[in-house]
Amino acid sequence: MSSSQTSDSIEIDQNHDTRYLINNNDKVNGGNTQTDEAEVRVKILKPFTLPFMRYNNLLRLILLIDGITCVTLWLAGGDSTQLRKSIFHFTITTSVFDLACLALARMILLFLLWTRFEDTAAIIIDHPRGTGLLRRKTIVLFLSILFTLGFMAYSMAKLILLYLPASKADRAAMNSSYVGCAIASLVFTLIELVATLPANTLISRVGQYRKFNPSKGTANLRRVLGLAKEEFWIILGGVLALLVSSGTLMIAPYFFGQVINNAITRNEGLNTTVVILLAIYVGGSIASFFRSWLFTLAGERLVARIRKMLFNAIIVQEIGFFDKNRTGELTNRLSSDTAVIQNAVTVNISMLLRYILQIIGSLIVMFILSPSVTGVLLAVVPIIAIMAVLYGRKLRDLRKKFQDELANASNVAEETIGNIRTVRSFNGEKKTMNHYGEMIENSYNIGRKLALYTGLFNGYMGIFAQGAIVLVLWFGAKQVLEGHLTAGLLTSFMLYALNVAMAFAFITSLYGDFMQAVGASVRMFELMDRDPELKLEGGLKPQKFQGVLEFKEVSFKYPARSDTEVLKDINFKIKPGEMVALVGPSGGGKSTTVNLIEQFYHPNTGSIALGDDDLRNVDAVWLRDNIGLVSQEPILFACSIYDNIQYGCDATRSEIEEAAKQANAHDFITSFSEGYDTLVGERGVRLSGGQKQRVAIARALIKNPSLLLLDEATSALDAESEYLVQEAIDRAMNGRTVLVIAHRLSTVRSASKVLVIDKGRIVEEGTHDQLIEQGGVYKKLVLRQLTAGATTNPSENTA
Ligand SMILES: Nc1ncnc2c1ncn2[C@@H]1O[C@H](COP(=O)(O)OP(=O)(O)OP(=O)(O)O)[C@@H](O)[C@H]1O
Repeated sequence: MSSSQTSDSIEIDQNHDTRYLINNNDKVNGGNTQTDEAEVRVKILKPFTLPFMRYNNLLRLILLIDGITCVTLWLAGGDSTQLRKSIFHFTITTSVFDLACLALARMILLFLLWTRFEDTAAIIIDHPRGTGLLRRKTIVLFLSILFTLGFMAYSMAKLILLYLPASKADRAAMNSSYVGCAIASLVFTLIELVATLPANTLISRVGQYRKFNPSKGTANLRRVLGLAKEEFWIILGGVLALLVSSGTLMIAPYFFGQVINNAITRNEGLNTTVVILLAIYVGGSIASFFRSWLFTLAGERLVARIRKMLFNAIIVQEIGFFDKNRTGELTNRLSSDTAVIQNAVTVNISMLLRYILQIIGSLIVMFILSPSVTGVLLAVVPIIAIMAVLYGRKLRDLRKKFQDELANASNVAEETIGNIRTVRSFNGEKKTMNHYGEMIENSYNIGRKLALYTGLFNGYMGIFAQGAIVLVLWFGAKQVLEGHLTAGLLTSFMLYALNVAMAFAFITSLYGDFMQAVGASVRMFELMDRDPELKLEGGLKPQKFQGVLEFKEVSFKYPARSDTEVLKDINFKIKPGEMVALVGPSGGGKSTTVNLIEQFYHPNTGSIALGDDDLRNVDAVWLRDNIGLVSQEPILFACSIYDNIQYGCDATRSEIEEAAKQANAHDFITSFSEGYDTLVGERGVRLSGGQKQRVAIARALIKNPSLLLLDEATSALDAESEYLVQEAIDRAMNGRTVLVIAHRLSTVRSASKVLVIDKGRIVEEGTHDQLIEQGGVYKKLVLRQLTAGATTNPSENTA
């Protein structure tokens, strides 16, 4: 695991499920018991941030200085010829090339071991009883000490070898920087050994200085890349094409230099060299076509797949989840976050590989052409690299904030445009313009900072990269003057140097993109990994929907408002074929009762039974197949009337028409020129209220439900529509078990039982006549309706 990943996320035991729940935040904010239980079920990867100033980073700094010092001392040991000799005619007593290589190996190896050590120490804090963690920590520490001791022993032996066998004359001839390299190697390994010994105490203190950062989850680059497994072969094809195109980039400058050399020396081979150069460029372009095509293709496939996966993961979440998360935010995850990831996993990877190959290949060729000039160029790399890493982190944080602000703004836009009629009727345009403007202003402010940092970084990179090029040019020109290099070779060298510089610049910008992708994937994986608290499928599927539906001591709080009990100790029964009416003041809990029967939520205490079965144990899909729901303000989908009715279940045209006839909808549908194929517009805006309701009734009836849940319309319809809707409802209720949230006196009168719900409790229960006789809340409701002279809506009158 890389250091950046370490600070992003601390991974738990690899053998276990390491999923991070989106409702982890609930716990931090004092969540409810359901959430806590869910958290116990799933091992949570806690997101923490470690401070920059910590022991492990001090160790890393020592390693960096060690590597740079040893390599520089080796490079400083002579001119190009000597350096080449020290590599290609290596003898252990006269060359320190081995020490330079070992310093680099040490840098990488100890870096990885210490990082692993810190990770394990952090995991132990969260999982003190985690199996094998202590052993892992001890092994890693032991290996660190062992390797450091090995490096130290080698450095000491090397120092002795450099000194002992050499004669006085040899010793005098040997460059003092070689001895310096051996001494530096010994001193640094000693420092590293001393620093490793207290590591157990000092690194293990991560728990004291880490900070909880709820916005960080389990995503890391490895997991993001893992998404592209299915595109492996396409990506492999792309990589092969990439190797070819990068190879041509690598050899082209050499032939470029040869052309110049041939021109200067008036060599006959000029034409042949030019043809070779042309062939290289053409070959490179063809390979580039395949590279670009295959990587883009892989990206498109991947994004299509993850969008489907993500949508599937979102759509099966329980209703409580949608109460807590805004639509705009979720759709943003589907569109923009997945696009960011698509780029990172394919195009960015291709570019990263390309530039890495470009850098490595160019450096190797440069090294062969002139090791000393290459050394001069490399001296600048650490300065650029450190700055690039710092910049990358800043950029990642800023981009994440930027995305969040943008998501907020899209939320406002979506809400406003979706409800434009309400906005218009309240003259809310100015208000929403200002509101949206403010949101965009917030994102702009972060964008401004982004622009400044990008500018500063580019300036900084420009100064150092171009400075390095000038330095190399100066050094190379001197070599040409001294006769160590030809002008053609220097030209090739400079082209390679430009290749390296360009590739470096691109890689640093890619780093920011990767970090942005990791940020986006955190949110995406949170959704993908989330286990719905209420399973969509699974459970009992009784042969028939039969038996008494009974609420037993049911109490309920909405997950989004867990401090308010909406239903309290509700008890009632609905027998098969019975029609029960729910009445009561607005906000009393009538719709909530219906929501619980639909299994949108589970009761917090008590239970709902169907016959002998607890609804919790019944397959929710089977249950909803047997229930028809007509809500107060029915929502239709933006498709044809035919498709809207068929949404209830697959049915033939004649069945659909039959359902429409029963719902009193057939006549108005056939009066449209396009009949059943008439498009209803978003949420059914192109139909009147009464028409929408009748289509919704047909949609419910097509299922031939055993239980009908009806929420009577409170919105006033004209007398004709009212009559048609009511007649449809009365027909739909015939011969079925019905629970109706009643707003009309005639419905209540015909009910076998009336339940009066007020402030979450059933305050009265009985037939209309019995309740009138009791003279309680129900009588007041009815009287108010009568005195108001209304015929439709007792709940509105009592609100
Ligand atoms: N999704 C939700 N999240 C949080 N609280 C909710 C949610 N839905 C409803 N409530 C709250 O639950 C209480 C009961 O609401 P419910 O919709 O059941 O009332 P109702 O009796 O059907 O009212 P009305 O006749 O006005 O439709 C109200 O206080 C309401 O604010």
